[in-house]
Amino acid sequence: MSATIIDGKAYAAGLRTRIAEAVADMARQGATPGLAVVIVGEDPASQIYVKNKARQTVEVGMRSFEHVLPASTSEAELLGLVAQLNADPAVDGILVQLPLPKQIDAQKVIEAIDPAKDVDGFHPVNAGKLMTGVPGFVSCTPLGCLLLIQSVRKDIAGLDAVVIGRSNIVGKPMAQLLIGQSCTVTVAHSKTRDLPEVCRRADILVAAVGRPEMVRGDWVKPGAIVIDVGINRVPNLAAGEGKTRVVGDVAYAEAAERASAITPVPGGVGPMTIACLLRNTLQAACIRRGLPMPAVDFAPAA
Ligand SMILES: Nc1nc2c(c(=O)[nH]1)N[C@@H](CN(C=O)c1ccc(C(=O)N[C@@H](CCC(=O)O)C(=O)O)cc1)CN2
Ligand SMILES: [Mg+2]
Repeated sequence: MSATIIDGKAYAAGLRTRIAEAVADMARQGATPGLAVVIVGEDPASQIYVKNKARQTVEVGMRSFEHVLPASTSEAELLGLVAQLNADPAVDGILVQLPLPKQIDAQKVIEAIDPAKDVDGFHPVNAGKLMTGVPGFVSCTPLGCLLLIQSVRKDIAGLDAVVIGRSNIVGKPMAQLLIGQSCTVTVAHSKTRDLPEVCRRADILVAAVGRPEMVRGDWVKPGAIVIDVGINRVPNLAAGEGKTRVVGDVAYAEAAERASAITPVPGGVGPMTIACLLRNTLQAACIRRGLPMPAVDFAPAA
């Protein structure tokens, strides 16, 4: 079987184009959405993600408010900034980049964000809304995964889905989204017995474990849709000493021989995370202004 490669980079670019059109419409009515992004410390990967978020925010026509705080920032200082952003009418969405330095309790910070501005969808109010089927903000990476799945198969009702990983920001919301689409969902994790056999039952397999190429080709049911959330930096021996490359949680070449569709790494789920952040910011801006949310989540599959 030759798998369809699900091009997340192209899908994300299309989503951003539709968001930019919607933002231009809003701007004509004098209502430009604003996103505040907060980074604490100097984690190199986080710095790149935040820079990309700020750049793409401006590219779609939104206002970007970037707050760069030193690694020594106290929890109280960060909570003070969040309170200020909660009260700022120009700010529709607030994102605090994770991970945070050790002295700061990330959960406390997440819970301090106004749920109406929680465009990451991490606040327990939004997690609870997702769980109970009430509209709210959905965590960006799982939302991106669902849009990519629907780009190859729109109606997934009744399919068996296996999500490997049970984190609050990917595994759990991914499972909830798939339940919302009437899939039969299994959440697997480090204590799951006979994981390869569990995976072989999956019509949709989502890998979010953070272990390079853990999911082997023979774990994949023939014809399955495989979504790889992993971003793992491993040595690139062919390129020379000290060089690295990025691989997912799935052994891509092996899995692609059995899957009907598969996301690559890089260029699959990753680009969707930031595009969905902009989508959620548009949603926040529309709700706060009493406007309808434009239909930007185009899913081309039949
Ligand atoms: N507050 C948040 N913190 C973090 C989130 C988040 O959604 N909200 N997610 C991740 C990091 N992240 C965005 O913040 C993110 C990760 C990866 C990508 C991406 O485009 N990846 C590329 C490959 C990148 C590489 O080569 O290293 C890809 O997959 O193509 C975008 C955003 C943790 N923190
Ligand atoms: Mg990717």
